[in-house]
Amino acid sequence: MTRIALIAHDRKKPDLIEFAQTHESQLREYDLIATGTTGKRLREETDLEVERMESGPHGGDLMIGAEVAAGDLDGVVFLRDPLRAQPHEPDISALLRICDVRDTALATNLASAAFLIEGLAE
Ligand SMILES: O=C(CO)COP(=O)(O)O
Repeated sequence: MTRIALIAHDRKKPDLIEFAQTHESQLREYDLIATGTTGKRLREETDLEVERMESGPHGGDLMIGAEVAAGDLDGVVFLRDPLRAQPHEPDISALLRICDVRDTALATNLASAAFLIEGLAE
């Protein structure tokens, strides 16, 4: 089954929740994982089943990166906050890097997120 990670920084979480609600029927076709707080909100605010990793600042990005490295993930939607520095910036960079190393589909804004989930359906 196609497996996708959903991640959003705090100020982008409302956008990700709305995206997930809008695309809920499509996302239901996928195996979903998320960082801790993002996953908690997705569970609370949608009917999607989401596997939760640790929270981003506590290693969640690295856990998702490990899945990418293992070839277990088909795509990553990561709505980063481009206007705020994050304490775990090295972890974020590591995740983005391993997506490029493994040529794994990566969307970091809403416009490309829609392409990603539609593209993986084909
Ligand atoms: O910090 C994050 C990604 O870098 C997201 O983590 P949370 O979903 O736990 O807030």
